[in-house]
Amino acid sequence: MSGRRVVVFPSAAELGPALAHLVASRADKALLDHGRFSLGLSGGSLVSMLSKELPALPDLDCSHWLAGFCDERLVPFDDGESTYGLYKNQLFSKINIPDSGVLAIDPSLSVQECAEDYARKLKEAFPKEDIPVFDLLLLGMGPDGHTCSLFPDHPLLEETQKIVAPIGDSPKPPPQRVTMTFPMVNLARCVVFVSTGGSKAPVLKQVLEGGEGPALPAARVVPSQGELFWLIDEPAAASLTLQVERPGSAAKL
Ligand SMILES: O=C(O)[C@H](O)[C@@H](O)[C@H](O)[C@H](O)COP(=O)(O)O
Repeated sequence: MSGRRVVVFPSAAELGPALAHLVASRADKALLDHGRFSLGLSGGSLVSMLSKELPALPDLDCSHWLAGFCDERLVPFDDGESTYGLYKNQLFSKINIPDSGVLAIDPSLSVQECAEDYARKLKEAFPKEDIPVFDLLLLGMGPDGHTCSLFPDHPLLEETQKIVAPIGDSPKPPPQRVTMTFPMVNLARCVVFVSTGGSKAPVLKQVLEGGEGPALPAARVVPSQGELFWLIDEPAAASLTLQVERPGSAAKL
C-alpha cells in the first residue's frame, strides 16, 4: 500500500466535489496508462453523491469507462433496493457511459449462480489478469463496520479463492447478495471509502485507530499495491485522534 490518507471535509456537501475530482483524476490516469478506466461502485449514500457530482464535472468523458459493482443486492433491477437500478436511473442516464461499459449481475439467477455469472463477466472483462485489478473502487461502510457485503464475523471474510462470492444470509436486508471478496478488493489500484455523519464516528474510530477484537471488515481493506483514501466529514471524524488532512473544499487529491 502506498500509504493511507484520511481526509476530513467540513460536510458531505464539500466532500462530494472532491470525490468527483478524485474519480476524474484516476480516470484520466487510467485512460492514459491503459485506455480504459475501471470503476467499482457501491450503494448507500454514494449513489446520490456521485449522481450529483460526476455529471457536474466539465468535459467528463465516460465513453471508455467500465463500471462494475463492489456488491449488489439480488433483487430485480426495477426494485428500489437494486444498486444497479439506482445508478441506472440517477447516474448512467446522465453520463456517456455505454451500456456495454456497465457490468451488472443477472438478478434472475439463484444467488450461487449469480455470483458465478458475475465473476465470469468480470474475468472476461479483464482477460489479461488472473484476478481483475480495478483502477478505482468506491466503498461505503455500515455502522457495524461492514463494507461491500462483507459483514463482521461472517465466513466470507476468510474467502481466498473466489473473486466474487454469494451471500444468502446478509444481516442487513435484502438477505441475498453477491460481493467482491478481499482478494479482489485489495488488488485495486486505488480504493476510496466515503463515510459521513455522526453515526459513523464510533466505528470509524475503531476501524482507523484499532480496538479490541478482530479487525472489522472495513479495516481489512488494505490494497497491497494501491492507494487507500478515507474521505469523511467532521461529524464522522469527531472521535478520531490520528493525524488527518483537512484540505478545504477545493481539494485535489
Ligand atoms: O448494500 C447495502 O446495504 C448498502 O449499500 C450499504 O453497504 C452501504 O454502502 C453502507 O451501509 C454505507 O452506507 P452510507 O453510504 O449510507 O454510509
